[in-house]
Amino acid sequence: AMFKTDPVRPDAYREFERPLPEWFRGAALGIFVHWGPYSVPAWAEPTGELGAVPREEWYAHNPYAEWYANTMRIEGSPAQMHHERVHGGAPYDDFLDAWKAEDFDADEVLAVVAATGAGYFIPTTKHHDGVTLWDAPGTDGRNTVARGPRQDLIGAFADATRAAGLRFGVYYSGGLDWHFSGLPPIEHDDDPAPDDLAYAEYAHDHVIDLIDRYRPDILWGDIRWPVAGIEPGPKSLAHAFQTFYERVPDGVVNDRWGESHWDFRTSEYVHGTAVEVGEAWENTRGIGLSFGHNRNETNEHLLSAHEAVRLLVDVVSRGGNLLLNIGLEASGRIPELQRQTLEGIGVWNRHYGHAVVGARPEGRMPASDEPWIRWTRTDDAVHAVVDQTGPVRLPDPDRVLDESTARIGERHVTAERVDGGILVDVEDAVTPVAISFRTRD
Ligand SMILES: CC(=O)NC[C@H]1N[C@@H](C)[C@@H](O)[C@@H](O)[C@@H]1O
Repeated sequence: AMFKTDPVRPDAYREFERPLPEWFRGAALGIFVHWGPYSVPAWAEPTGELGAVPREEWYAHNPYAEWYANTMRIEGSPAQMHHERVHGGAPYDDFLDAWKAEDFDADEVLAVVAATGAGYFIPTTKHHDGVTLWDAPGTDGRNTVARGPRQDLIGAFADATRAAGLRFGVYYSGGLDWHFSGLPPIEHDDDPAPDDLAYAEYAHDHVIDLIDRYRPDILWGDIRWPVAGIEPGPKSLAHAFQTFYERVPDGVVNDRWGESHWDFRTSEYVHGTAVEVGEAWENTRGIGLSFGHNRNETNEHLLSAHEAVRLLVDVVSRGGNLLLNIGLEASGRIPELQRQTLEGIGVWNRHYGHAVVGARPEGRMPASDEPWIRWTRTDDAVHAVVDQTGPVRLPDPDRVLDESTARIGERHVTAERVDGGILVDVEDAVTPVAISFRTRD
């Protein structure tokens, strides 16, 4: 199947196994950016969330606006009709030349990203359309240095990320490259993807170039790695991983590199049960239904700040990180609706980030949903995050050693054990509220 299976780890890749670095495990939140020629049309049907749309509808009505080059080629699709009507059926690469990034300022983007409290930032370097956001080897000018923005966007992002004090990762679409492969549009999950050696070596050289030039802390592969590249050889995936870990000893790679190796698992929109176990996993999604900017998305399609915070707390309470995506506009601006959600997350993290950054599961079953409660543990406290104010009764009092230490932020609050629970009077303008109980001084 084209999409990632549950990759097994061949012996040849066991040498790369290592403990997960604390900088990644404790980060809680990462910010993704999808940005490319597809950001010019910025058009998709807001069909629904991945996992909620029947597979047989998904490809012709793809809500992922970054899939425009595929969706527009599907006979009779609304995207194809839109492309004919609005863009006169022009070649997709016209969007690369129309993409000016005229308002792009990497430091401005990273200021918004850093203000969310995120620990890492990952831009797309090559998505499925094969256009690279740096002057990648073998692209013959089909990149953002030679055309369109006429800028090394990855270099700009890398510098701004480091200046903002965050870790830097690179997204690379290993499993799909519609330009290189020249295959017909994908309409089913198991349609073919490029697996030949020529493509595997081409992609290997891209990953090596990214490592050599930008020293990323995260290699975030997508779909999978071309099968011919899994085998031993001078330009094998194993050689790329070897190079990566030599240059970046505390670097991490995700689990979308085929049957090879991973440091952390990933789920996408859907909370995959096989993936979201232990503490080496990440859930990713757009703020809306799409990763690339989709001009058709309105408030109803986007996570509010409150919903995004509940997702963050839920994911951290179960051991994972949340990788939340921004779909930049072709100009380089953050869409206003997405910016509002990001700013709201930052407000919450400034109040209660101590309950999620560096936190791990509290060690018991996930808490209740009615009322909504999530527990986390940091090295000096357990935290009950509740989404209500006024008198709150926390069930499972045995999670708390000493209720007299209850705090909301810096403020001590009274908490008393009553009929099998702990009653806390919760007052705060910012919800959800983290009630912290010290476990040691
Ligand atoms: C599960 C999987 O392989 N998803 C591929 C999916 N990943 C997203 C982060 C976006 O880059 C999509 O465009 C991409 O198809």
